[in-house]
Amino acid sequence: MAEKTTRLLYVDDEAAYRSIFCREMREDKRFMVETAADGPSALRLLESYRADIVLTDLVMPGMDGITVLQEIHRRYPEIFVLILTGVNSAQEAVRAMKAGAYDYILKPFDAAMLQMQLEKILHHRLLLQSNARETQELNFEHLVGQDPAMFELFEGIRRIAPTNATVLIRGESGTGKELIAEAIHARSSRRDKMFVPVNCAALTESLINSALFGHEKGAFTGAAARQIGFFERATGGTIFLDEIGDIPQQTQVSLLRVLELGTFQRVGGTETIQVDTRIICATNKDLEGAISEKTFRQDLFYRLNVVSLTAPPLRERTSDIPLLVNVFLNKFNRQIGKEVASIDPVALTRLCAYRWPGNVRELSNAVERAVVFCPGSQLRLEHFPTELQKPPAVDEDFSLRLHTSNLPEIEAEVIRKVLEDKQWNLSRAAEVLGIARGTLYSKIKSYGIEKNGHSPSVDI
Ligand SMILES: Nc1ncnc2c1ncn2[C@@H]1O[C@H](COP(=O)(O)OP(=O)(O)OP(=O)(O)O)[C@@H](O)[C@H]1O
Repeated sequence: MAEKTTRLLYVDDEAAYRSIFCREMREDKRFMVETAADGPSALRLLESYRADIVLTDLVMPGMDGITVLQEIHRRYPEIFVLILTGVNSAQEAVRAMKAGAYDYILKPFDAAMLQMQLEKILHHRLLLQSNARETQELNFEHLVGQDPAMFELFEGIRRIAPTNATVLIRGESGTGKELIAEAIHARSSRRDKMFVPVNCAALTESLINSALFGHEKGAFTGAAARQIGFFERATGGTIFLDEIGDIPQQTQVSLLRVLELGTFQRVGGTETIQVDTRIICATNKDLEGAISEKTFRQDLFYRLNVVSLTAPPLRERTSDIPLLVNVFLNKFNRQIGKEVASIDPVALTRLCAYRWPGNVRELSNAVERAVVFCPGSQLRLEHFPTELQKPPAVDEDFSLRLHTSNLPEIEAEVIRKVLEDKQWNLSRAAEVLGIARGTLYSKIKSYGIEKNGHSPSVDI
């Protein structure tokens, strides 16, 4: 994936880890590897060896990993810093994330885990290169996100915004489709004109045509005066038709005409009005299914779907959850007049493992509720809605959580799952996990993992 060699710098006071790292990574020709035994020598080395990615241990004598991270970011903001940490320092790891670490890896690490993290960064860097200045920020207009899926989305918005193309935004409810539409408008030459959002599902069949296209005086009972519709209001600007899958057949025909001819008539009118309004629409429905059921016109679909963007569900970009929690925490502190400073790592872990059917909207509501209920300075699990307080089911979308398993609780879950898969055979489980059998045994003990309610003995 990388176009050139990526320079890594590994900082760890333990020589054994430095040599494992070199052994694992030097085989991979995409990387050049240097190591340092402490923070000050890492910083000195960076003066001549400009690393792309620094992986630093968290707990080190003298300068700790967070100070190394902060110092690197101060001097070289473009360097990605990954933190390596033992299982017992989850709280510190969360602090590192807040200080700007890209992510963190639990020690002992294995080659696959390192590879996965580094590939994520390589992908991220490629996208950054396309517009370094803008994408280094963690938000794009009002959209917050740092996951590669979000960077791809930002890139898509950046590309299509200056065109006049009709855009169809797809994605589950609460994934930010309206924010995407706003971002397209804000990045277009229409930005100084109106952005008019319309929730089509909220308009009754009898009202929708007049709401969109306006009506003439006397067009129907109660139409006492001529009224212009949303399309005319958005002249020169953008209309955002949300829940487009819900518009009635009659409106579909009128909309098709706007798209094909650029004209419409007000309800009860005869005058043909020319429109200069960009159309962006969104749906969380299966439009292809609606087409085969003949409730949505295929010709309209083709016209709307000139360019399509997809908003990824939150469960597929869990690395954005800590970032969004922070953004919402600040927002609701301000709105409610509170001073909640942080979130307990156990609660954050649970938030990262939850499936978020209502996506970012649900997360925002959950944080708002937690800020309201929080009496102190730290959000805890009990301040969140009850569905978040239940431990996540082990098998449900296990692979997804495995992908985002950085915190101890998820590590324990991974271990439990592998043990079950291997019928609690410690040697085989340790092999799969890529750790020594003794390490696995001590992790089982420290996490209190039990087989049928009993701690496993060494010879299971
Ligand atoms: N990436 C994001 N960053 C920050 N806030 C977000 C993001 N995505 C969504 N939100 C917030 O979540 C809420 C829901 O977003 P929005 O209304 O854009 O979603 P939607 O996909 O249009 O939902 P629906 O399909 O239900 O209309 C809003 O409060 C929005 O500000």
